[in-house]
Amino acid sequence: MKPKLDQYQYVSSAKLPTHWGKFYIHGFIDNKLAQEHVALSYGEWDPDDVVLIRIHSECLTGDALFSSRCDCGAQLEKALENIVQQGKGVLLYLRQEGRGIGLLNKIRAYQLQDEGMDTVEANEHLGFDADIRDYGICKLMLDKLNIKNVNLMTNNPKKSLALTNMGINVAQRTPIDHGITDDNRNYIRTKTEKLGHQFDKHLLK
Ligand SMILES: Nc1nc2c(ncn2[C@@H]2O[C@H](COP(=O)(O)OP(=O)(O)OP(=O)(O)O)[C@@H](O)[C@H]2O)c(=O)[nH]1
Ligand SMILES: [Zn+2]
Repeated sequence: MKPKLDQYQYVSSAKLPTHWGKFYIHGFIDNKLAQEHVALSYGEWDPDDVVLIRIHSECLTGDALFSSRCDCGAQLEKALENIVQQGKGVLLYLRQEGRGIGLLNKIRAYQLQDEGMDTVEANEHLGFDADIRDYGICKLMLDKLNIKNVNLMTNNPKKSLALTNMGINVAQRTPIDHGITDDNRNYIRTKTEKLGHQFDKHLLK
């Protein structure tokens, strides 16, 4: 009988110098969903340290194509900058484009939003729940990087809960409210009202 393949596997690591500093990139695979994910690490820590991390969900339009429909690109830059400023930290870059529905479905959802729906209504109109992301691979990533305690950069309580449920101690949360513009204020308001994101009310006025 063939040995059963683990769902999550570490693949390899390499140097990754960036605009902000010299990171390492670590590759992981989710064999069940056939998805490749990466973690970027910077600096060194002891296993009991609280390490600054961000779980960043892929957003091709925001991360790579400079879109201001969302806050993703600005958050990605700020997270890397914060990590380098702290002297250590990790960015888990998860390939969960469109909150898990994929790039082309996100573009379908954008079209519906251009016609008046909000981000949640558009997902539901397409037959998806509002957010179908799975954070399972984070446990292997953090174990591999020797991290048990984190300071999590996020406004999304679901990410903290997912980590807590897998045995990671979320010792602290750091809000990350960069990239709010007139192009995305309504989108962010909907995230706050319908998806539970924690944004300061004055930023949304
Ligand atoms: N389905 C869908 N996905 C979107 C839309 N806009 C952005 N996304 C995706 O949403 C994900 C980012 O999620 P957000 O809800 O912006 O933020 P978050 O990751 O939950 O929370 P933070 O940690 O606070 O940034 C990325 O995968 C984007 O591709 C949209 O209108 N519809
Ligand atoms: Zn985005």
